[in-house]
Amino acid sequence: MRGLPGPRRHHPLRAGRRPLPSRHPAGRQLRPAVHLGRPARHGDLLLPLPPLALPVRRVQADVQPGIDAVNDQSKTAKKKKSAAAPKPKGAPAEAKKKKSLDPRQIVHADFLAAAAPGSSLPAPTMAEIAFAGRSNVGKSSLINTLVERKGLVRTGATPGVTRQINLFEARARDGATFHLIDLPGYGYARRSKAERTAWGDLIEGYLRSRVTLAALVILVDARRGLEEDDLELIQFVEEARDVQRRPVEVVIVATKIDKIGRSASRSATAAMAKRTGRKVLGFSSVTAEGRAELWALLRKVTLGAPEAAPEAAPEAAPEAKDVEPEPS
Ligand SMILES: Nc1nc2c(ncn2[C@@H]2O[C@H](COP(=O)(O)OP(=O)(O)OP(=O)(O)O)[C@@H](O)[C@H]2O)c(=O)[nH]1
Ligand SMILES: [Mg+2]
Repeated sequence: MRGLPGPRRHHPLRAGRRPLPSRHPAGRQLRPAVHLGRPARHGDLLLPLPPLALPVRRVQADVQPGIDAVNDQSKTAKKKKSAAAPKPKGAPAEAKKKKSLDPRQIVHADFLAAAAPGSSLPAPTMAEIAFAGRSNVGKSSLINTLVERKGLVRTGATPGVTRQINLFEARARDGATFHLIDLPGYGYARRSKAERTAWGDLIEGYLRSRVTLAALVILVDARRGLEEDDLELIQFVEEARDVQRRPVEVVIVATKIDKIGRSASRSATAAMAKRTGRKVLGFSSVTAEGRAELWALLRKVTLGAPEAAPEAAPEAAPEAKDVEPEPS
């Protein structure tokens, strides 16, 4: 390989030594007269040194990376190294381990059955928790968050996604098993009157007579607050339930609290609690805030046993896949 052209500058560490002769880019040695130790004679190459600054910089830039390039390279190498290096084991691993040992962790969740108007659900076999509320309030998303499965229940940005009564099963690590019932939403004006009547009858029939219904969670958008439909539903469950049936625990949940500030969410839940005389829980399917508290309450009302104090295991937040419109 041809030697690199360029000036060999007189280095302070080589003081006293004769500087090495420079090479012309073309390969011919330059022997400036000052290094010959005698007066210049005919034939000596006395050409002035070519302006090396520009070519040298160019050549050096081609072959030797400049300091910035070196720094960039070492940064990239460090990045690659840190990406390849195993993540430090510490708090997250501990939290994961703790969570995997949590007896309340959902180890199994599946779709079981559906009932549209004119059909019915399978015969009841165990305690059921139903979720009701206006269309688009976040019922299906809440079920996904509760069971920590992103796509178990279909959700959508437009109202009217759930069009039948869907029955899901969820089993916790400690063996406690629940049936979760996703109900179609109400208050969706774009349905025909006949459709609304049919769905109303279906939901009312379910709420009135399902023997195993233990709890009804009524979801209310924290930004909208309680509306006439919600209050009617609460009244319906309190009054219309057959006296021979198991009493239903009504739980009110204010949804989408991630969309409003903490203090706005607190005053929204307080206003709902005052109006209904019931405890109201805040919930977000985006951040999973309120999940542990809601599960604890639902387990308590369905299993009848007091819930152990929840461990501080971090919640996995499922992504809200759909872009949701502002409430109309
Ligand atoms: N920011 C935010 N968006 C949410 C939350 N919960 C649900 N959404 C969004 O709200 C929209 C409606 O959610 P769904 O769970 O399908 O609502 P639904 O009550 O089941 O609706 P219907 O089946 O039509 O009655 C979707 O775009 C969700 O991503 C939440 O807690 N926070
Ligand atoms: Mg739904």
